[in-house]
Amino acid sequence: MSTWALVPLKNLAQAKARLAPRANAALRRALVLAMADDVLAALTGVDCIERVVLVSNEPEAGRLLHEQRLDVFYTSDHEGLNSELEEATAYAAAQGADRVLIIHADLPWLTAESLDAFVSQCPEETVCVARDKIGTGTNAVLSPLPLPVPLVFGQESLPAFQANGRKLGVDIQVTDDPALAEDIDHPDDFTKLVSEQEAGRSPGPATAQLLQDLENYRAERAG
Ligand SMILES: Nc1nc2c(ncn2[C@@H]2O[C@H](COP(=O)(O)OP(=O)(O)OP(=O)(O)O)[C@@H](O)[C@H]2O)c(=O)[nH]1
Ligand SMILES: O=C(O)[C@H](O)COP(=O)(O)O
Repeated sequence: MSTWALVPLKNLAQAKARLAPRANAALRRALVLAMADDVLAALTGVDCIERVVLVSNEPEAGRLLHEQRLDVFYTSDHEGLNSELEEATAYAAAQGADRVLIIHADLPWLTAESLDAFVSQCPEETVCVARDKIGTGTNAVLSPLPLPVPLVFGQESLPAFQANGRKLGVDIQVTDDPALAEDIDHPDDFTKLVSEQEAGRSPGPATAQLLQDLENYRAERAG
């Protein structure tokens, strides 16, 4: 079975707007890139994933993120997350993929091991989703192609996926794993990320390095 990973990445000028009270535009941009780097590195460490594709209308996506097995599927502005991902999924199917793993780029604690576990516990013909930390969001969808249920990322996406599954007679298996659940959306999430690192629970290397640089910079200014 040929499984492709699709990672949506919002335009950098707009990404992580909800973090604005806690992080300025430069920090938000650096954080988005660092977390994406870590997610891509984890994905490229999973043997059963044949290709990793960033799905983005960010013109600089390809230049900013250089992973060996990384491709970029450029989308146009203002399409929206779900339709960009549906397009990328159709492209993957046309290129021979049998299954896609759609996974968000804001999961700094993601590891190749957690991804391996998520993929291996999912029967090939089943749709498996990873629940977010709040409980009603969806951070990853692993699905055979063509997609048996439409993509409904956004507010309250997990119940929406489940309702569509029931309507269409498609079984949807839900996974709870902190590495897949802990996304960074709100100012408190960022505060927690910083304190977890201080407590020795480091996120992926690119995010950890960014937090270290930030701490050094702040210490220099204070001192
Ligand atoms: N390609 C694409 N990716 C998106 C879009 N919106 C969100 N994403 C990505 O989808 C994932 C989850 O996004 P969110 O948690 O909503 O992140 P965000 O939109 O940057 O956050 P806010 O601006 O604070 O709402 C992340 O990987 C984002 O980069 C979009 O319109 N297009
Ligand atoms: O489907 C989802 O849960 C959203 O695409 C992402 O939700 P978030 O904004 O909570 O990350």
